Amino acid sequence: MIEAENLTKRYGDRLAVDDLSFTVVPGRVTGFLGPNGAGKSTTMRLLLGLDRPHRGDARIHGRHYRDLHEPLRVVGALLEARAVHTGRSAYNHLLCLAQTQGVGRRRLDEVIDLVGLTGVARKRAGGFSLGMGQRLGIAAALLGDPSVLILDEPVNGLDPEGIVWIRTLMQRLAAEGRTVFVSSHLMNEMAVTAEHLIVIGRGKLIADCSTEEFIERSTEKMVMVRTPDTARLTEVLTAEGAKVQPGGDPGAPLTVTHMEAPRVGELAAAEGLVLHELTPRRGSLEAAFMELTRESVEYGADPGAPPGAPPGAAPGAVPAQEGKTR
Ligand SMILES: Nc1ncnc2c1ncn2[C@@H]1O[C@H](COP(=O)(O)OP(=O)(O)OP(=O)(O)O)[C@@H](O)[C@H]1O
Repeated sequence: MIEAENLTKRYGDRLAVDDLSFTVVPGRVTGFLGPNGAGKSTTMRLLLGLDRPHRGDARIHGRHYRDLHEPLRVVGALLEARAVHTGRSAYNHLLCLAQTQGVGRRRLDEVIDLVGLTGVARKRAGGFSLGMGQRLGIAAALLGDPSVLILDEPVNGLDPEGIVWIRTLMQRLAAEGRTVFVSSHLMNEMAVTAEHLIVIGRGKLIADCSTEEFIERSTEKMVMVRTPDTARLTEVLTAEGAKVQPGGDPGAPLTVTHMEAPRVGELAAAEGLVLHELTPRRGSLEAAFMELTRESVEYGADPGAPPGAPPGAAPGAVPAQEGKTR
C-alpha cells in the first residue's frame, strides 16, 4: 500500500506537486496519469525518499521509505533516468545490485528470464536499445521480489510487442497481490492496463477513480444516425434536447449528442421516420484526457502571465519548456 498525504514540492517558484493526497492499494494496477511536466516523476521520487517534500508525507506500508527494513525487498522502482554502468554487461549490472541486496543467483537468472533478456544478458548494457534498457530496469526493480512496484513510464521506447508484454507483466504482478503504481502520459495505454487511475495536472489531483468510471465520465457519448429525412429528424431530436451535427458529405450520418441511441430510435419511430443507421459511439479517450488536463493547466496559470506560461511566471516572460531533459 502506498499513501501520499498533502504532498507538496516546489522548485523555485514552480509548484511541481501541489497538496497531493491519494492511496494506492494492492491487487490491481493503478495508473498515474498526467501530461508532460504534471509532476508524476517528482511524486514518485518523493514516495521513494529521493527528494524531500516541502509539506506532506509519503508512506509505503505505513512507513517512510527511509524507515523500511530492507527497502529493496519491499519496493522495486523503475525511474526514468537510466542508471546503468554502460561498460558492464546486463548480467553483471544485475549481479552487483543482487549482491547489495542479498539476492541469490537463482533469483537473478529468474528475473533475466522473466524480462526476456536471457539471450543478451552477457552483452554490454551500454549498447542496449531504449526498449532493452527498460527491460533491464524492470529486471532490477523485480530482483528483491518486492510487494510494491513503482514504475515511471515503463512503456517508453518499447515496441508494440514490448508494450503488450509489460502490460501483461504488470497485470500479473498485481494479480499476485502486489501494489503496482505505474506512470504514463498515454491515456489510451493506461485505459487498457490499469484498473484504477490517479490523474494529475499541474501537480494537482484531477481524478482518483476506476478506469471504467473515468472513461464513463470523461468521454462524451455520441450516436451516429443516418436517415433519408435529415431535416425532419434533426428537428424532432433537437426539440427533445439533443444536439445534432450534420455529417460533412451528403448521405453521411448525423452526430447526435445529449441523447442515448434507444431514445433516438423511439423518437424516429414515433414520427414514422426511416433510419438506415443508429450506432452508439464514444468520443476519443485521449482527446477527453487532453481536454481535462488542459483545463487544470489554465486554472493554474497566473492571470498576469502570457498564455501558456507556468503559474507564477512574470508577465511578458517566455513560456518555460515543459518536462525535463531525458
Ligand atoms: N530537479 C528539478 N528542478 C527544477 N524543476 C524541476 C525539477 N524536477 C522537475 N521539475 C519541474 O517540475 C515539474 C514537474 O516535473 P515532473 O518531471 O515531475 O513531471 P512529469 O509529470 O513526470 O513529466 P514527464 O512526463 O515529462 O516526465 C515540471 O515543471 C518540471 O520542469
